[in-house]
Amino acid sequence: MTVTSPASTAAASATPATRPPLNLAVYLVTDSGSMLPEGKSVEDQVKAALEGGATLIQLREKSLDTGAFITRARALLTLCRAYNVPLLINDRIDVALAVDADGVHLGQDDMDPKLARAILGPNKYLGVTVHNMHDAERAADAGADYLGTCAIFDTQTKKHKPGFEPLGVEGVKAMLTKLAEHHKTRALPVCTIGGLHASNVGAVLKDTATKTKKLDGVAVVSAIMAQKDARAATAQLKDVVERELALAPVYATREACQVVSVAAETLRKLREGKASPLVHHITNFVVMNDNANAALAVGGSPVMAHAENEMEAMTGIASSLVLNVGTLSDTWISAMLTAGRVANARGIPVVLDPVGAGATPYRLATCRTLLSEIKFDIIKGNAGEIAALANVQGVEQRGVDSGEVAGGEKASVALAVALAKATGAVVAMSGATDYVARVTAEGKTQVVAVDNGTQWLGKITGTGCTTATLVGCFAGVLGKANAFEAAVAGILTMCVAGEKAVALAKGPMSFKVALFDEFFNVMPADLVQAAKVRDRIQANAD
Ligand SMILES: Nc1ncnc2c1ncn2[C@@H]1O[C@H](COP(=O)(O)OP(=O)(O)OP(=O)(O)O)[C@@H](O)[C@H]1O
Ligand SMILES: Cc1ncsc1CCO
Repeated sequence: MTVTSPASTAAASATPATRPPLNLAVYLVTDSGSMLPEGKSVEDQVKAALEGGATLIQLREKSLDTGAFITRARALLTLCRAYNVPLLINDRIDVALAVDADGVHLGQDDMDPKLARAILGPNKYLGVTVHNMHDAERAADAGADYLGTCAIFDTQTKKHKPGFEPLGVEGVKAMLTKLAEHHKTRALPVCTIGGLHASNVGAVLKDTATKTKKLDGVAVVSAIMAQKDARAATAQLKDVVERELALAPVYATREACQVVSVAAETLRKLREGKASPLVHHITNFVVMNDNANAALAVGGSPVMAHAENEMEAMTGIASSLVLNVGTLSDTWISAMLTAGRVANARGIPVVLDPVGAGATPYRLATCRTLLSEIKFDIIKGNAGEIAALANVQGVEQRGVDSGEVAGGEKASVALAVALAKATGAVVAMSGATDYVARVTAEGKTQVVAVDNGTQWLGKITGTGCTTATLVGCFAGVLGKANAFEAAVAGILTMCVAGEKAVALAKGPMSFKVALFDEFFNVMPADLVQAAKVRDRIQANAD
């Protein structure tokens, strides 16, 4: 834990050349009521909080006369300047402007944030308390710098309107999920408030975190203002908050992550027409047209051919082969076996999508036959499908859809690795996090996790099958030797296109249209910028 020391006490309240950084980690909202310990003033408590490491101060006065409010704001600003911590004023823009504070925080009953921004200008911080997505979008449109959720827990400190229910951990988590899904609010920092103290903030930060968005800090009142030793209370709070925020997933740096660079470079070749792999599919009736359009959109050349009589000729000229067991028939199985043998004989990479492998004995037996007769380079499936092929019990398979792997990341990684070991193929296992696993020629296990994607991808059928198509396109350019990179590239393209498409989605069908447009529009730089790829995943899982 670092305790910041005064940067400079000379000319302490002068406006700094650059405004102090906005950091919501330990955000003190003041209270001048009866909670203050005997003999302590608001100024004493704020000074102690700054010494203890508070990262942001909001002066909140509900009954002070304007003159006294301004006097107090001036005093706090002098303190805050000495620690390079911003001072915000609750509600009263006039007071903020009178003392040249760093900004304001508005509740939903305060001034319209757009008007506030117009008065404040672009260089002051604007924070807004939001109860729902409507408030959040309005705040984002107004140019808010951060959002505070309404109260997470009940508190004595603030009287709420009758009927107000605190959000609870699940409510905050749901709000973070929605904020992450909307392009306007995705990047805005968020804190929560209400009944928070050192013994519950760790759990709150952990339990509200979603895959795509987490809280950036906590706002407290009595946890600091009511404490006899406010400095120690703040330091303790900061310790917990920093520890929890540091536990956020660590993504490989863009430069260091070789697989992401390969994905971007290969996409560039496809985009520039320097590669246009012919991807031969034997795939299901549900996705056939979609898969062809997806391959075309990224720059591949799709062909759907199912007759055994033309396998020799068709697979023979393909750059890659995708076999998908989604809507099987005996004649298609024969064609798959022939196509697979041709591909193996000619060194053409082969991708298996074992759709619904665990759903019926017929599918499972077919997948087993294919695996014994054909050497697959990549197997792409959801967890239920991978578990069925790896002979692992306990992952539900409902038709073509999958349940989750019990046991979290460690169990997911173990599952993907088990199938990679058993088959020698690269295993790409889809889900909220996608895992790609392989065993290298030297016998080492390599796993990466891709944390991109959106739940919308689960709301239209066949995105898993379409991921196999994209993987097939990349494998057609990169060849068998780079099957691992091809699998990551296909997944990343699907997930990043999905993230971009969310902004235009009004429902599943508009999402689908936007997704296919994004297959066409997503650029190498988008993959590099958006990639949330963890490449030390094996170590983390052990
Ligand atoms: N909850 C989620 N959050 C983020 N991304 C997701 C989520 N669920 C699925 N995805 C993404 O959707 C894509 C398809 O994965 P999914 O597991 O839904 O495939 P599937 O079950 O084989 O689909 P289908 O059978 O419809 O073809 C993957 O790229 C995955 O990352
Ligand atoms: C819904 C469905 N049924 C067989 S294949 C398929 C497409 C998604 O896997």
